[in-house]
Amino acid sequence: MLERNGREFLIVYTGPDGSGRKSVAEAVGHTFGMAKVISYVTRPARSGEVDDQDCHFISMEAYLQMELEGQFLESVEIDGDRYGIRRADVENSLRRYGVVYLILNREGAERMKELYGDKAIRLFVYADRRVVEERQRNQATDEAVIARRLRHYDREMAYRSSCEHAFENFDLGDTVFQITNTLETYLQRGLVDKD
Ligand SMILES: Nc1ncnc2c1ncn2[C@@H]1O[C@H](COP(=O)(O)OP(=O)(O)OP(=O)(O)O)[C@@H](O)[C@H]1O
Ligand SMILES: Nc1nc2c(ncn2[C@@H]2O[C@H](COP(=O)(O)O)[C@@H](O)[C@H]2O)c(=O)[nH]1
Repeated sequence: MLERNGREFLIVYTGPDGSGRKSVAEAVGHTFGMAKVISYVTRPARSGEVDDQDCHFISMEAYLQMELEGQFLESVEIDGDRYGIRRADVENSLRRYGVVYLILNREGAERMKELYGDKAIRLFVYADRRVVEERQRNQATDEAVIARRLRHYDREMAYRSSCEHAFENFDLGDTVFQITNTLETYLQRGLVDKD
């Protein structure tokens, strides 16, 4: 039987919006039984998003109060909305599960690296601009939202070389397979055989 050897990992998915980070992260997370750390956000929920499952959707007032109380490990502003990860959520999940995953923009990924060093593994998931645009359109994402997100595309893409690993998400099953194999090497190092 394999048990955790006291090692903790934060798997940070980053890359341009619409590249498929969430789809990949959920499939890989399911394979390993990893916990997701959910962000607090001030933007309204989009069609199909579920509160406390996709994000914790809160008012700007509630967000600023949490920030004042020092609850956020990292906090960013994107296009006028605020996004943050609560320190207690990361610490509790790490203590409980050992390995957690998050989906963050480049500032968030960078902050996690600064805070957690070798424990933070940044997985850069990308696709070309035309593909991410098309995927969001297929998802019936609002055109204004697509246009706003595409404005961040080049800046997010430039973060690729800073990440520990990068994956072009062309075929979803293939990307999930590659990431699963990559993570196995880290996770095996954090496990001890008790048999
Ligand atoms: N390899 C793929 N081939 C085709 N479609 C894909 C692939 N990966 C993901 N998708 C689809 O692309 C859309 C965007 O994927 P997803 O939401 O996972 O991306 P994301 O990077 O997390 O972006 P967002 O921030 O918009 O959620 C979804 O409709 C998803 O089903
Ligand atoms: N640094 C952080 N980035 C976050 C967080 N939650 C989500 N995100 C990233 O923001 C953009 C926009 O998100 P959207 O849900 O409005 O499309 C996207 O790249 C997310 O991955 C967070 O807590 N911190």
